[in-house]
Amino acid sequence: MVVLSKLSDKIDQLGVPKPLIAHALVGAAIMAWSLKVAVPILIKNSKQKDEKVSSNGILKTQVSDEEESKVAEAEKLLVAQNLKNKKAKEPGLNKEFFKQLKEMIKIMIPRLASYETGLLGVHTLCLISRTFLSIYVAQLEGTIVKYIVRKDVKQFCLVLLKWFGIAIPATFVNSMIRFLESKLALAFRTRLVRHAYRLYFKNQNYYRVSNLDGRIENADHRLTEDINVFATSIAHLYGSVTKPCFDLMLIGLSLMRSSQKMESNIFSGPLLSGSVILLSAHIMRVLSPKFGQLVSEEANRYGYLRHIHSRIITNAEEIAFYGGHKVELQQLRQAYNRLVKQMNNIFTQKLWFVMLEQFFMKYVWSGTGMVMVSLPILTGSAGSSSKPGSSSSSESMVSERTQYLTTARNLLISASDAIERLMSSYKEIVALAGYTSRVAGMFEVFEETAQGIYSKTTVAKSNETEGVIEFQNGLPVAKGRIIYASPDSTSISLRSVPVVTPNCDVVVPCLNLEIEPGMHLLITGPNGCGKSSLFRILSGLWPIYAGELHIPKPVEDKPCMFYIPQRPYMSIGSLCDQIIYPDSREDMARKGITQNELRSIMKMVTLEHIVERDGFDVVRDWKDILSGGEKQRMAVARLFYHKPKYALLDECTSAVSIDVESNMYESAKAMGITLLTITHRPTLWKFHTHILEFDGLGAWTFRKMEADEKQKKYD
Ligand SMILES: Nc1ncnc2c1ncn2[C@@H]1O[C@H](COP(=O)(O)OP(=O)(O)OP(=O)(O)O)[C@@H](O)[C@H]1O
Repeated sequence: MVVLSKLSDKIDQLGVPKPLIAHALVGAAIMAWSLKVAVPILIKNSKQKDEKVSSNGILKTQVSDEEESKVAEAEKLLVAQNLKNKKAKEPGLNKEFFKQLKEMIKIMIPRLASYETGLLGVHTLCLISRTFLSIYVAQLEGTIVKYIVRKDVKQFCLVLLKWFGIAIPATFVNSMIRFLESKLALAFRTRLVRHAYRLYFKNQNYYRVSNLDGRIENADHRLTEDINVFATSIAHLYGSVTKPCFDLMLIGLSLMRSSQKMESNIFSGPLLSGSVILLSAHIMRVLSPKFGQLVSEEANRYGYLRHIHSRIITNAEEIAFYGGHKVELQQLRQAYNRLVKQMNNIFTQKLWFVMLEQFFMKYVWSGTGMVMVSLPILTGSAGSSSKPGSSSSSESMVSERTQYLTTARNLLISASDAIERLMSSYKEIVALAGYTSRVAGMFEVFEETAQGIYSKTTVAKSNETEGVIEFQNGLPVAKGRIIYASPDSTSISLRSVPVVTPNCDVVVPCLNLEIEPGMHLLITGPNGCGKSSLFRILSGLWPIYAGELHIPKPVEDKPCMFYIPQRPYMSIGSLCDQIIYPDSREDMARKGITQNELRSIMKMVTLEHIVERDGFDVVRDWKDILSGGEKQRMAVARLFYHKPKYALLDECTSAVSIDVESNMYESAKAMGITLLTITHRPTLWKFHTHILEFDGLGAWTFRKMEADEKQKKYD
């Protein structure tokens, strides 16, 4: 301010008239706006010209466009918004938003008598008290000015003391409002997170969402960032909508009372300001950019960037071995550049919208406020009937008017502040629509995938799927059934079950199998013929589109099937936690398994040296500490711990030396575990009694293995 006033003095000294400067400023603003409109058009035109003139230029533009579209395509694949049969819903202030918000509120406030309602109640109380305090402070300031005009020192000091006194509760209430807002946001977030986690782990949804459905690109981002932003924004919005509403209501009443005191028409002011505000709000609403869509798109791009980062972290070793940093860096850069582009787009749109907003709020409304405040004095009859010449009464009238003006001015400042906050809340609501759509959309997808309803972009009806999969409304229907037989029945049977991938590619049109305990089955065939897919179907991960799958009902503490992949998963925890996974220590204690038994299991898989080295209870990053072969042996140790009826072994010993592998197979058979093995190693043939051979074209044979055949393969 000091600098500005000095500058103003300097201008006065130079003799430049101030109106001229004001005109120059307005001219500069208009020029800036014209540039904003004209420059993009000029750039576009010049780009088109460049493309025509320079062949080099054409190449560059095409290449960057291609790269851009490649990233956009990857993003789209990830986001998979443009589903074939489901029109993507654009987030915005529409019926869908209110429906979704209602659902979310039901999750955040499940009961009328809940912790969240209590918080909301106290928060509302604080907001109302803050409004009353603001009005009281405005009135006190009016009274202070009145006593200054009257030169009444005693009263002035008394009111000033009151003014200081009110500062203590006022500042406490302010701080309390912020505190309660944060508590509310956290409470909402906790409810949403609990609900989301419950859904995410329902019916193997964490697998289904990313493998069988294409609507949610990166669930981790939605489960963490989006829920957090949504909860924070809705808690903030509650305060930033209700407080200005209370402010406006109570300030309006207070202003009407003051006008009444001045004996003027109490309706003209509110009517005038109401119409100006409504009209300007309508203009701003019409001209407002679609912030909901913009924010949602920004979140998508941000999510994609995070997805690439997490891919690099997960596959760091492979990328380092390949020396693939150039490709990864380029992908990261492209993803970041697309995010920046979207953010810049939002900033630019905001620049012009904020300018328009400020014009209405700072100038049009202030002008209306001035008219509104002056109306009761200019048109009111208070004081006009006082006798001429009576100096004491005219002095008192002047001080009354000054008090009215000061109070009204303060109240108007608060009111305009309230309207400004309401207006900016509109933008927040539109942005909230974007977050609501992402969080509610995630819940919707979770609910559907848990029921086996999937949507993938690549799903299509074709000649190949004809007669194998049934389609309804363009979506495949999983008509097959999983039948859990009584625990006494120990066989697994597949009756006319097709092996179909989540993309609806039919790998094997019809498979019939009857596996009894002790029937050790070897599964072979070329790459991609559906061997692992069969395991996915047996484990219930992939939907069954036809036929029936009969499996024994799982009995508590003894799983029917136990799957071991080529790259076993190492959980967070100690060595003991790795062996007993997915059991917990409590489960282990309940089953009565001791550390000595774990030690002998480790001996069976020749990993006793790890027990000697690290003990059972030290928490380590086992994924990095153990070698490939050690991890596979650890997975077999898990199998020995759980002792299931059937073991689904998917090349799970490919990195284990042949002698250790043979010992492990012998031990498994001795434990009474029936083996279903996918392998390319001939050394394993001798441990099996039956063979299932896929030809890679959809056909298969299932037969008993001849004794000489086992030997022949071994040779
Ligand atoms: N999640 C998935 N989504 C779509 N298609 C898949 C998915 N997983 C596998 N497929 C496809 O299903 C087919 C069978 O795959 P599967 O993993 O069963 O092969 P496999 O016989 O085990 O091969 P390999 O010997 O190489 O392990 C392949 O064409 C593969 O591309």
